[in-house]
Amino acid sequence: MTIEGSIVRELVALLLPSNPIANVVDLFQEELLSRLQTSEISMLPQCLVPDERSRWDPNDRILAIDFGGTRLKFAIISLPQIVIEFNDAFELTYNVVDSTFFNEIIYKICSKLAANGYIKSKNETSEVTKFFVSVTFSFPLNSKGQVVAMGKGFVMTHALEALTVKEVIQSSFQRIISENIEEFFCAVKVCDVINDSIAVSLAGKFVCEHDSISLIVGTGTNACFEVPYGYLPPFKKDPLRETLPPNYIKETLNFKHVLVNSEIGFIGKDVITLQPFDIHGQISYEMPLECITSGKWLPLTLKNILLQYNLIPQDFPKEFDGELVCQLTESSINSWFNDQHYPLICQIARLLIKRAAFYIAAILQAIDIITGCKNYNFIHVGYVGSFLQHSTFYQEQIKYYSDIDIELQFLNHSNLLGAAIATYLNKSDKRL
Ligand SMILES: Nc1ncnc2c1ncn2[C@@H]1O[C@H](COP(=O)(O)OP(=O)(O)OP(=O)(O)O)[C@@H](O)[C@H]1O
Repeated sequence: MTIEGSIVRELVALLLPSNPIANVVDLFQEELLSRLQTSEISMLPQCLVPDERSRWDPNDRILAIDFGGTRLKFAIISLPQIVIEFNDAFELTYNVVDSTFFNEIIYKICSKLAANGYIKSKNETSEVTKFFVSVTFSFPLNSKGQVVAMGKGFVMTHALEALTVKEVIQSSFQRIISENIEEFFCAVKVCDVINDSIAVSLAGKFVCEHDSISLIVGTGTNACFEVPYGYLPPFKKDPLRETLPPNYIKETLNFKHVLVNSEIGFIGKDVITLQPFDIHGQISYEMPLECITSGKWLPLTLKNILLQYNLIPQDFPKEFDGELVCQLTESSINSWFNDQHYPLICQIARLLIKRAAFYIAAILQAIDIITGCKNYNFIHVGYVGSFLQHSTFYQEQIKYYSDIDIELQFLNHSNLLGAAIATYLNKSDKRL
């Protein structure tokens, strides 16, 4: 056997699961249920599953804002058609998160809306333009809606600590509008601040024809799904109950479903066998599923393997990211690697994606069982994340490994759409 052949054989044995997928699905299902009952940091219910489109009033417009990282996106969305009438984005250059940070963002958004005719000046109209504002905020918030940590290059200041994101954004709007009322003749009510996995889930529920599980495979791996309210332990029921209007009586609630942000990255401690090249610090043990499936960690594992077998030099100059892994799985143009090793390197990248796809197929089937196998013969998955979106091989392998049909649907603009949908669903409780 060639050296290449024996490396592949060794890696196949180390990487490809020997357990049949049905066993892994069972184990994942048990772990999901146990975390739902006991974990204080994952599987947290976020909101009731929406079921009433009838409340929607087509005359209302929503301004949706997506705070996801260094690029801020916003859109004017009309419902119930869920149409983006206008959208724009800009880079955030200021990274200290204080009131100036928010004021600058809000000023920029208002200016762009004014330049495009969505906000009128006092000269142009006698009627104040009203907006409901919804926000997707992809940084950790506590149950009160206060920022816990920022990360992604942002520096949080004490000014933020006692306030909720909703209060901070509302007061920025008030300040910017009152300082520029001639120019921005409008009134704004900040309604909902949700996180990105809930946004994806809400977008999935309204954009996809069938009920869906939502999945994120980008930098990280996450999913969101629904369970009956009655399944929740008291310590998860009570905080959610406090966020609901008083007309939700206990008996009605037990028939409702809730969206659970399931943080599936944590799953797999006793199921996934991590190899030394999978270890990127303690986080790998804490989040095994994320470690082997996400665009952040999988490329680093590939790098470790290539270094271990001396297929690249220690000082290899190219950064290992999701894009590179996807190119390797497709064996597209080789601009970085030794020609002789290239086919082997591509094969190793494919093995890593195959392992990732096996476990993603297993977790989706486990979630499908928990949520009641709604579609019987197939699972509909609304997903986001560049790592999965740009890898046809990853998508194909997920389908290949699943025992039942998996339909993957990319949800474009889901952070903006989901935020708008959250506000629409709660709108009967809000006044501008
Ligand atoms: N063209 C591409 N092909 C494959 N992977 C890509 C591509 N572009 C980016 N990625 C990978 O996708 C990941 C980023 O995903 P995404 O663009 O969804 O960002 P994100 O919002 O930061 O992710 P998350 O929602 O998990 O925080 C990175 O790991 C990156 O390496």
